[in-house]
Amino acid sequence: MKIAVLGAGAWGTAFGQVLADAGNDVTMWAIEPEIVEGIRDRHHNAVRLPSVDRLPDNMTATGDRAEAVAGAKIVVVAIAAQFARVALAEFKGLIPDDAVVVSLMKGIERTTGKRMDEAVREALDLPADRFAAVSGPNLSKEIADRQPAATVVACADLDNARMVAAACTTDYFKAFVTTDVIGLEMCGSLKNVVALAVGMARGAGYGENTAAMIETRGLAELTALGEAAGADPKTFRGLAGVGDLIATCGSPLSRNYTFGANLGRGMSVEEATAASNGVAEGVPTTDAVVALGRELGVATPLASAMSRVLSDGISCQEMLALLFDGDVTEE
Ligand SMILES: NC(=O)C1=CN([C@@H]2O[C@H](COP(=O)(O)OP(=O)(O)OC[C@H]3O[C@@H](n4cnc5c(N)ncnc54)[C@H](OP(=O)(O)O)[C@@H]3O)[C@@H](O)[C@H]2O)C=CC1
Ligand SMILES: O=C(CO)COP(=O)(O)O
Repeated sequence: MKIAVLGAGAWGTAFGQVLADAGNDVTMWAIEPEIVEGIRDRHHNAVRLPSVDRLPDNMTATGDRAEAVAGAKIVVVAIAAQFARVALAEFKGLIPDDAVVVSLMKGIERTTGKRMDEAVREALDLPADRFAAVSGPNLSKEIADRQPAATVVACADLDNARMVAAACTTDYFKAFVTTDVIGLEMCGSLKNVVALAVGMARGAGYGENTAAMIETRGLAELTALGEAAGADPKTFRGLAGVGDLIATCGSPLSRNYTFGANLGRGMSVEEATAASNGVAEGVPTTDAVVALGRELGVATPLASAMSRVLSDGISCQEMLALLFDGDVTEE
């Protein structure tokens, strides 16, 4: 099967390798000529995934949008969430009418408060049954090293979810399916905010109890928000929910965790941004989560505290103190 991957970042490239390992012909699309030439001519992405010496032979790249998606049965989108809508507008009318569009992105659009399923479908005028989201504990470098991992594919049409899952199944990567697109989107986006906070606590020198408190209260917050948005609570207990939370909040391979850790060590937001190796989606998503909570009538103490960190520069101690504010409540 021919599959196009739009965006040759760390995860786009690693997932492209998974698809190629599963036997598909993969064409990456990237803006930067250096990345296109590297993947096409040397099977190497020195900019975004230097840890892989040689990408598979059935993986190529182009900077030409029409060429990238021509004949594709699956079009994967792996562009930084805040730029996805604008980037995808250029693909409208080029993507084959029978292709399923798969988002790997984990973020909420800051300007509209919309999830990626909404932004992608609006940008491409795509019906629900042709949109799928992939999310789970999937740190790109580990998967690029072909370490065993699993993920979840969500699509309103379960047959299309199964088709996408089969296309990315290898002897080291397994995909489960669900129809809970909203749940998957909410899990992937909101856990990044939690990872920022856990990273910050770790960077400031706090230990296991503090990390466990933030992760558990963060999971409660993202579950409440997800349920209010229409998600199935079961999704939050699975790979895309608690699974991704464990991976992202426990690894320096996570850009969100690392961004938070740098804040906890005393860097400013500007310094942590400059030090970041790739997009930390939790940063623009934090305010969108606070706004979504307000809209849905759900309290978002952790996201609100992290918003104060990002906009007012409060310290880790002050951020954590905000979580202790208020009355005695049931857990
Ligand atoms: N890395 C990971 O472990 C995982 C990441 N994800 C999610 O996948 C998404 C992509 O992540 P990842 O690949 O790691 O991120 P990177 O930061 O490595 O790459 C971001 C990608 O977005 C592209 N991009 C940014 N701005 C634009 C634009 N205006 N137009 C077109 N393309 C643009 C970049 O292109 P360019 O290189 O040309 O700048 C690059 O391909 C994110 O939402 C992330 O949360 C999900 C699971 C795992
Ligand atoms: O989503 C991820 C792992 O599942 C990757 O997290 P980061 O975007 O923080 O690197």
